[in-house]
Amino acid sequence: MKILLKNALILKNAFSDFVKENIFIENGKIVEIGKFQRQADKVYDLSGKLIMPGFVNAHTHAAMTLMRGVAEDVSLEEWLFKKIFPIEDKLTPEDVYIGTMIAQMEMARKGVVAYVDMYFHCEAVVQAAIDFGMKALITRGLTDQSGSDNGRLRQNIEYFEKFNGKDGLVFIGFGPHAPYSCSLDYLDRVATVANELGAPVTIHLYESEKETYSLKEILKTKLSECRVIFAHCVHLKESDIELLAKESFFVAHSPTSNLKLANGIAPVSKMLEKNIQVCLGTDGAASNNTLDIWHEMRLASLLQKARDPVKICTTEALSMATLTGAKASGLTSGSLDTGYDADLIVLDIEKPWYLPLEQLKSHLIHSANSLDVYATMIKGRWVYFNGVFPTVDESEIKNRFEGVVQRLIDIEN
Ligand SMILES: N[C@@H](CCSC[C@H]1O[C@@H](n2cnc3c(=O)[nH]cnc32)[C@H](O)[C@@H]1O)C(=O)O
Ligand SMILES: [Zn+2]
Repeated sequence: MKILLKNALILKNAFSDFVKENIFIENGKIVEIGKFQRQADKVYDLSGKLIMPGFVNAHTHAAMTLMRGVAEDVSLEEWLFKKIFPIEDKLTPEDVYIGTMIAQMEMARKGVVAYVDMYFHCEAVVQAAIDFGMKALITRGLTDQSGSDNGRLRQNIEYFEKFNGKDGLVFIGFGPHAPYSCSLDYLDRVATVANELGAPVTIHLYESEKETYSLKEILKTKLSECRVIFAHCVHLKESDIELLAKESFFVAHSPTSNLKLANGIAPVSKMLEKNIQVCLGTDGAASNNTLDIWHEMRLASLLQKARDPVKICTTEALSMATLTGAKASGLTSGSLDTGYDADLIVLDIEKPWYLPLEQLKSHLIHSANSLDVYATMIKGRWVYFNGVFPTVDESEIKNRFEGVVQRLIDIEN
């Protein structure tokens, strides 16, 4: 399949200038960007639009759309242990599938092309990603809090063996939940396996003030030898920040969730000063409550600007949402270039809030609206196009989703 996208402005990556060129895509990959004439099976005239790399949501629990809005105005502990875990105990693989599907529809609608997930019933998450056509690094949440991990690590390994690399969309990593829910021995075991398999790891770290373990001790485990995405990192000491400055380490910053659960503001400016690779995540829809990287990008920037107008600048914010997320997840390039997968979004910039066009890059952070996303393409396939989700039956999924939610409410009563 040969696709020609023409007459749009193009932003190849966070650091580049806007150019008015064409993009030629063949078999899911970008073949050429430039001023050329070529024959294609499908030609799209995208005048008045901007094409840019799609976003990576580097930390989420996709199926938690099922619990959007169910636990408001509470602290992290009450939210997680009292409200969320009891509901999660009742979730079937089918529920996780449908919750993940709704999450992917929201993410695609708002310009996300790839996400990093930590959840359970991962076979259902895999199936949802494949059916929808979205890239995902899927990890099984792991804990040995009850004294045993009840086969969770074994399951995670099975997911890896069965699904890693599937359709070039799905990759499997390991998801030790947090240092407070995993013993050091267990963390070491998980990291040893991940390291042997060459799989990335993601873990919640220093989300709330109450988390007082030692990062130094944690990094004495094999975790130090893995590619790791540390979610949150709100309560880092100066000395911890240094420890995270490493080629294979990434921080997934989730400012909305951190504010909403009263956890505070992560020291992102300090992290960036130390060259820590910071990307963005929404966390789950039960603590955000949207899966909107535009929103995280703007909030991340504004929260640091409260103290220092220089941070987080436009280019930094954009690269956190694209290039760094891509590097962290290993899923996509975060950049539009020859030879890369066509993972891109089309933004309708014919709105008053994109004027003056001369300053368009800053509007992408501080003035854009996620619903201005006109289309989202993953590996050369439209997963959202002008109001339609071409890969799925939208109303069937919505109906099934509401059915699951109703069943959960009925069990409750
Ligand atoms: N509880 C599961 C494994 C954990 S999956 C990942 C978990 O992370 C939880 N989670 C979501 N957001 C957060 C957060 O912000 N902090 C800590 N945990 C979270 C989510 O509810 C989910 O239970 C089991 O029994 O096998
Ligand atoms: Zn989380």
